[in-house]
Amino acid sequence: MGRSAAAPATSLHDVTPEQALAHPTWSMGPVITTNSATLVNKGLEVIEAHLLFGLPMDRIDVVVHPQSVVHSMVEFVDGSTLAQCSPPDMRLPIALALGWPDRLEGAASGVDWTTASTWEFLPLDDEAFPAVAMARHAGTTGRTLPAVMNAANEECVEAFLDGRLRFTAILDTVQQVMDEHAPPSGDLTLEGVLEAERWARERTRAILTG
Ligand SMILES: NC(=O)C1=CN([C@@H]2O[C@H](COP(=O)(O)OP(=O)(O)OC[C@H]3O[C@@H](n4cnc5c(N)ncnc54)[C@H](OP(=O)(O)O)[C@@H]3O)[C@@H](O)[C@H]2O)C=CC1
Ligand SMILES: CC(=O)[C@@H](O)[C@H](O)COP(=O)(O)O
Repeated sequence: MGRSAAAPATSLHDVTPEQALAHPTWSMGPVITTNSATLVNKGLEVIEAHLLFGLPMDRIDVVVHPQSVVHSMVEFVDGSTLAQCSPPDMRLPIALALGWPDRLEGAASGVDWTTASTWEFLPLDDEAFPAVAMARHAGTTGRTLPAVMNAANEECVEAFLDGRLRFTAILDTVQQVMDEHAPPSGDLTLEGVLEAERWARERTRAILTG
């Protein structure tokens, strides 16, 4: 998780696009990098875990780990934990996906266990970074709300990177759009989700242009 995750709330208002795009451990595209800085990326990953593994939201935790070596952990009923670790390098998950069920030799370097290092784990500051709580709400509510959250966020990230929106206003605006959204009744359809997506983008743009 990014460096900004440990920053005090009072400094977030002035975060610039340049600062948000300077992820300390991962080299990624501008949208996901900004989402890492706001923790929207972590929120989306919580929704992914909820849906992919069929886990209730209250059994998925987020911890801040500035070194990005542990990518996920699973705690078993007996209290033991398995962690998936590697230096931050997307070649590893990409190789795993391409080679599955085999592991491709030399896809990436492993952790250097001969060098002393420190791994930190910190609790998430939900007040300074509301994105994970918002995503939990969107994922629990389900229906069109996750699509609305994602679309509003993408519009806000674009505005932030263009210098039209403050860093902290990204999530304030996303929250406003989520609050205003009235999910359609009846069976959920692809057209219903796409319509909610369109509505969220238009509503966000209208808010941003005042
Ligand atoms: N990079 C990483 O380590 C990780 C990335 N991901 C996910 O992988 C995806 C890509 O990330 P990343 O490569 O870093 O992002 P980039 O911004 O570098 O690349 C995104 C690519 O998607 C293209 N694109 C965007 N919208 C459309 C569209 N509507 N139709 C066609 N192409 C489109 C862009 O085209 P153009 O350049 O023309 O705008 C660009 O080439 C994201 O969803 C991200 O969340 C997830 C985990 C890790
Ligand atoms: C590489 C990857 O999967 C990203 O999602 C990465 O985790 C982003 O960094 P953060 O964990 O800081 O959001």
